Amino acid sequence: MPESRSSPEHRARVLVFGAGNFGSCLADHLGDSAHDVFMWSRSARLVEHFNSHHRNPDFLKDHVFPECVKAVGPEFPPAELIRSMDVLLFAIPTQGVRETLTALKPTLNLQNLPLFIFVNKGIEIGTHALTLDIIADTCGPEVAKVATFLSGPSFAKEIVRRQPTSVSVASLSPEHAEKASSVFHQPWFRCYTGDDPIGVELAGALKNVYAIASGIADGLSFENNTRAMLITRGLAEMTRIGTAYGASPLTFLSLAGVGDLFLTCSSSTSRNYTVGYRLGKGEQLKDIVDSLGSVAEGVSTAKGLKEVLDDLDLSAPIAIAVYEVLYEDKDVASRAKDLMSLPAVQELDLPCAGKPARRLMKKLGMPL
Ligand SMILES: NC(=O)C1=CN([C@@H]2O[C@H](COP(=O)(O)OP(=O)(O)OC[C@H]3O[C@@H](n4cnc5c(N)ncnc54)[C@H](O)[C@@H]3O)[C@@H](O)[C@H]2O)C=CC1
Ligand SMILES: O=C(CO)COP(=O)(O)O
Repeated sequence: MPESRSSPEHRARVLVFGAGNFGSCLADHLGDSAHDVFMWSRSARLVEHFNSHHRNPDFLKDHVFPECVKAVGPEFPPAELIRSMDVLLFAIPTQGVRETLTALKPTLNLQNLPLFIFVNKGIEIGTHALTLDIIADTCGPEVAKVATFLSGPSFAKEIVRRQPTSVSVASLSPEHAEKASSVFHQPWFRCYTGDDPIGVELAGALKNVYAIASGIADGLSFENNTRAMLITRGLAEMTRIGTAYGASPLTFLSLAGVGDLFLTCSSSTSRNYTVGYRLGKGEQLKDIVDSLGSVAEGVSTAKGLKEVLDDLDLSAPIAIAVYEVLYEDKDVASRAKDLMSLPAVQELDLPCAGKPARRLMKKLGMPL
């Protein structure tokens, strides 16, 4: 079992945006690591209940949170509170990030920025933007260049039980990745730093689509060979797409890559896997999503990803099959059969960094 906590060198003031499963679990982890934690929720009921009972009435319901974690809201946090923070941690689904950062922008002092840490795993529908894109659009390239992405195999309900867990922490600024890592690092929670935020955030977003595929296969009663095939060929697709974005192919071998892909393709704790499993068993997508009670980012990411793939000359047949099952009402069993009937191809190939890489570098004001 993990040792007892180590006190951080610096007691940080942290504001967590989002009080769902992951926001609450990280608020708990940081509170237990002796930081001062504020967690913003849009629900007045949640804020009131949390501050009175130290429990979240909607997520991780059985868990008792440390008293140093306070809920704030439902209004957007006031500028004075935001300006008093060392760390802003964003744990809201990707489709809400633009709205949140747009509201945040007027409160920022660019001369004295806090650490910005993002844990969402998705692609924006419509714009098919990555979070790094959204940050550059809303808060400017100064913030995007120091933003840090924390991602990896980390189910919220296992973190609150202090199961030994490791994640990737990446930023274009190595200094900010180090600082973010030191805020989170504990004997039960190891952080590995890196300088490929595009790869880390894409890996986290894309693996959700393949977790849906793996769930579908299990729902159709396929066995272990099939899951291993989907994980491996899914990883090949993820690496190919990532490389087009200018990510390092090695990042897909990291905790954020194969680590999280393996976790969520092989566990019913994953919401994305569960969506796939229930589709494989014949349920309708709407009924599944309505009854999940929590976000499965792969559902929207499959749509954003289809828009990306339409734009690129890249082959990602598993991702396309998932999209067709989700959005074109294609029959799951026949799409699985079609995938197995594709022509045989060379196993490993990587395209060069392409159009998305050049567009993102330009937006960040970085050399192409
Ligand atoms: N649950 C987990 O184990 C992990 C989740 N993540 C990622 O973290 C992100 C959040 O996931 P969860 O907390 O699990 O989802 P959740 O569905 O449990 O909670 C999402 C929270 O965000 C709030 N929210 C939604 N849209 C919002 C908006 N526009 N503005 C403000 N708040 C908004 C919701 O009210 C809810 O409180 C997702 O991208 C997910 O992929 C990453 C690692 C692990
Ligand atoms: O990303 C996760 C764990 O690392 C959580 O996966 P789900 O969103 O599929 O539940």
